[in-house]
Amino acid sequence: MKNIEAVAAVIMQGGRVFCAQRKDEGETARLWEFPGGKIEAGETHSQALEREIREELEAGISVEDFIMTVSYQYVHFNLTMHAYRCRLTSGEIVLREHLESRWLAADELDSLPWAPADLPIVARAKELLEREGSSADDGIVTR
Ligand SMILES: Nc1nc2c([nH]c(=O)n2[C@H]2C[C@H](O)[C@@H](COP(=O)(O)OP(=O)(O)OP(=O)(O)O)O2)c(=O)[nH]1
Repeated sequence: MKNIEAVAAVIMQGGRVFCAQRKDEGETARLWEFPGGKIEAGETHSQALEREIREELEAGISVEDFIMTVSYQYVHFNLTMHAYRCRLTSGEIVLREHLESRWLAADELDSLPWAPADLPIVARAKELLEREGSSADDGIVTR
């Protein structure tokens, strides 16, 4: 069985989290995810995240806190995925690989058909958003 090690960016801003819909391919076709992808040889998790977000969204991010590592067995591969809380630092998001995207608040996250591996991360993202309150002003120029 193929093992895939990936990273995922939980990008939060203004009490919302960035959610993206995968292309119509494979086992995760059209399901929603946090953008990211496979770690390449020699990359740190942060480097992989920054590269993937640049490639997929044409945006710069800062990688902040580690959220969790999830493992999930799909039919054709085993996924190990490391999720990090991130912040946008530059760029307007341009979808280069995803079908659609949404910035959702905590109470909206359950409305999407998520890739099954993501469900524990979604639950944690919800807690983080709820804890901070939806009025949080954490615009991209702060810090
Ligand atoms: N990026 C990302 N991948 C996820 C998530 N949840 C989930 O099950 N996956 C799966 C789908 C992919 O098969 C795998 C690795 O992600 P990927 O985006 O590099 O996958 P891919 O096969 O499209 O990559 P590529 O080699 O075609 O560029 O992880 C998620 O939240 N983010």
